[in-house]
Amino acid sequence: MSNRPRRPAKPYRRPRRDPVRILAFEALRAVDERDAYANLVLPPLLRKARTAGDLDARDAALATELVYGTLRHQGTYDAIIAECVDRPLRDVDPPVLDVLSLGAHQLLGTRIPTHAAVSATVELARVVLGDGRAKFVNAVLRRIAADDLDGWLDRVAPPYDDDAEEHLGVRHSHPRWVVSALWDALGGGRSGMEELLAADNERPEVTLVARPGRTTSEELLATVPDAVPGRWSPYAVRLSEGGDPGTLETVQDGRAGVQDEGSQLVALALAAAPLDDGPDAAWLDACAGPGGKAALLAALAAQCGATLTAGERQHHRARLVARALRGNPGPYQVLTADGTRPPWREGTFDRVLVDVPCTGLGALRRRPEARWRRRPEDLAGFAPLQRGLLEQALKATRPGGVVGYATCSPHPAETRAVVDDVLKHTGGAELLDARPLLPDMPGLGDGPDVQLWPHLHHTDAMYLALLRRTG
Ligand SMILES: C[S@@+](CC[C@H](N)C(=O)[O-])C[C@H]1O[C@@H](n2cnc3c(N)ncnc32)[C@H](O)[C@@H]1O
Repeated sequence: MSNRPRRPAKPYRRPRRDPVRILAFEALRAVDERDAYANLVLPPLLRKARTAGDLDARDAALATELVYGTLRHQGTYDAIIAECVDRPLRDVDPPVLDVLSLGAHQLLGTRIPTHAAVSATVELARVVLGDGRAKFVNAVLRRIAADDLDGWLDRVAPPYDDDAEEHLGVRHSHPRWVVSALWDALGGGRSGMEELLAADNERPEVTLVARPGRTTSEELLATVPDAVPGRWSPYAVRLSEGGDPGTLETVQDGRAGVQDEGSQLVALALAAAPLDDGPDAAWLDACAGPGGKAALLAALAAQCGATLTAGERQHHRARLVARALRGNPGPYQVLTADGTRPPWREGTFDRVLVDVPCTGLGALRRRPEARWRRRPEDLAGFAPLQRGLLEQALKATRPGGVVGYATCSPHPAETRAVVDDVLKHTGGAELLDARPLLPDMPGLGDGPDVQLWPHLHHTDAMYLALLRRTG
């Protein structure tokens, strides 16, 4: 037996509970375990923590940044973490992986000093995973901390010339199939594609719409703190400092709403599209939930004496539409209705919007987790519904009336392919050039349809085709 004196055991220290990191971890778990959306999970968690006095405004901003940043850059961080653990990532427990990703984001994607990022993450691990697994977290984080982001990217992304899509996917944290689809839709070379992928990883501004006849952008600019004019829509106002639009009186009472400028432009273009003769009195939004575009369309319809009918298949979403339309200055009705088997008669409407369910690949800035959740197979799932809804929208339109087919996805399978197919198989319609109905914007392409892009227009990647019914 050695008679070396034994070192006294370190006294046990309770882990430090940091409410910001714990909340960020809980949000990531909810996104992973319950397929929750970060933009729906986070606000109530933050509200509860603030009401309990656990977080101030700065803490809430940090928690938000940690959750969104970690989710956006998940693909890049996974590739780096995979280099630092001794087993395949699928064998790492998901809660451990979430803690590691949160740590990787603090180390590689924020200005938090290295020692603070490591110690805050290890303390989090002690609280939520226990002391044993915290040691593993500590060891992995120290390996990650040995290099900066650029150094890691040079190691984990293949050279661009060897595999351009994989290179961009790892570097900009997009699944390869999404890179490939976005590239097909955008065309062009490397620089435009890099700009688009980088724009998908930026925090989007909050944009308001001043609903016509109820308020004006001038009024919003005068009353909303830190508001600046929109870029394209005369009804848009941007909140330059982010801010919480839910606290604004104009938003609470429905005179204004939160709406990306791309969505505003879709509604404005449809409302301004030239009709062939005939009345302009009956407008339809066939896929209206939750009601953002319907509220703008209804306000525009009221200005020209038209009525908006808003249809939505899911009853609870139809109720959201009714709430969005409450207080509209003109007549409207909201129906729970399946747009593929509609209750309205053929040829009833002069203008029809069909903003179809889609993969949402155009709103990756707002839905950071969507890119990891979506699968290429989802496209085939949406395809018949998208075609069915457009066919029925055309039938619902009178000859000379106009349909706007919109998606919040630039994927060619959800945009041009649907429109081309329906035109080929149903006939009785022609494409209108949508470009003159949008503001003077760069990069609108060759028409006649229009694809907006985050990196060019600072909007979601909304697609719009306008079809006039000819017979
Ligand atoms: C992209 S969202 C519409 C967004 C909406 N235009 C807005 O700006 O707030 C598509 C909507 O279509 C609804 N939907 C799905 N299938 C439908 C169907 N067969 N008939 C009508 N609505 C449907 C979905 O429930 C969803 O609310």
